[in-house]
Amino acid sequence: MTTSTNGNFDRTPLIAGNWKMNMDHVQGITLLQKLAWTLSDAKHDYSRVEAAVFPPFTDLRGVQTLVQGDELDIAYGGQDLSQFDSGAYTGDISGQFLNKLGCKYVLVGHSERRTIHAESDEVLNAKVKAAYRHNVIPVLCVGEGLEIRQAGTHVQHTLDQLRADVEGLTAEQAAELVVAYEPVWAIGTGEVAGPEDAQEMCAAIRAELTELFDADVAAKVRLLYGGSVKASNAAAILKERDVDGVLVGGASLDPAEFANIVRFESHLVTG
Ligand SMILES: O=C(CO)COP(=O)(O)O
Repeated sequence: MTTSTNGNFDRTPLIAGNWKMNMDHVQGITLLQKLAWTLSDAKHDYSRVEAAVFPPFTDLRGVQTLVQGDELDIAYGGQDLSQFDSGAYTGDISGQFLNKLGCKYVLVGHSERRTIHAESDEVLNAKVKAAYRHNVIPVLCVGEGLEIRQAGTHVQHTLDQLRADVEGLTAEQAAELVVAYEPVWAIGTGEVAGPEDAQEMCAAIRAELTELFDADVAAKVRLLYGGSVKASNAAAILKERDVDGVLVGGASLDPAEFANIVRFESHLVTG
C-alpha cells in the first residue's frame, strides 16, 4: 500500500468505472483492451492508484479471460448481486458466481437500483452481507436526491442510508468496505458537486464510521465521490482530504478519458 496524494494514511486511491447498461461483451473487451494499452503506454503504477471497471454481467467472463490472459492489473466487479446465495430467483446473480468470475468488487445500492428497482435499505443490508459471504468487497453507494439537497438534510439522509446498509457488519468487514457518495442530482447531469460538497459528505461518512465501529476502521474505509466526474474535474475532487477515489459513469466509456482520470496524479503535478 502506498500513501495517496492527498496525504491520507495509507488508503490507495480507487478509480472505478461503472459502465451501467452499456457495452456488450465484444465492445467491453475492446474498451478494456484500449484502457489497458493507454495505461501501459503511460507506465501507470497500479500500486499507487487502483483502477477497476464494473461491466454488465454478460461481459464478466470475457473480462476475466482478458485480465488473466494479459495479466492486467485492472480489477473488476459486478454492478449488483442477489441477497440470496442460490435458488429460485429468476434473473438474479449470486455473489458466489461473481467470486468464481474473479470479481474483487460489487456495487451495492446504486441510486439506479434504489429508484428503478425499489431496493430498500433492508434489502441492501442483506446484499452487503451476501457480498462478504462470498469474499467480494461491496462498493456501497449512498447519496441524496435534489429535493433533499435543497431542503439541506442531505448529510442526515446519506448517513441514515449508510447506518441501515452496514448494520450488523463486524469491524473486520467494515474496514474493507468502500463507500461511494453519489448525489443523485449530479449523476449523468453534467452537474458536478463541488470538491467542498464531496469533502463535506466524505468527512461526515468517516465520522459516522468512527461512531459505528472505531477510528481504526474509519481510517481504512475508502470513500469515493461519483456524479459527472471527468478528467477535467477529477483531480480537484481527489485532492480533498477524505475523498479516496471516484466512481465514474459516462466518462468511463471513453478509454482515453478514463485513463486520464486514473492518472489524476499527473494532473496534480502539472497544476
Ligand atoms: O452513477 C454514476 C456512477 O456510478 C455516475 O454517473 P455519471 O458519471 O455518468 O454522472
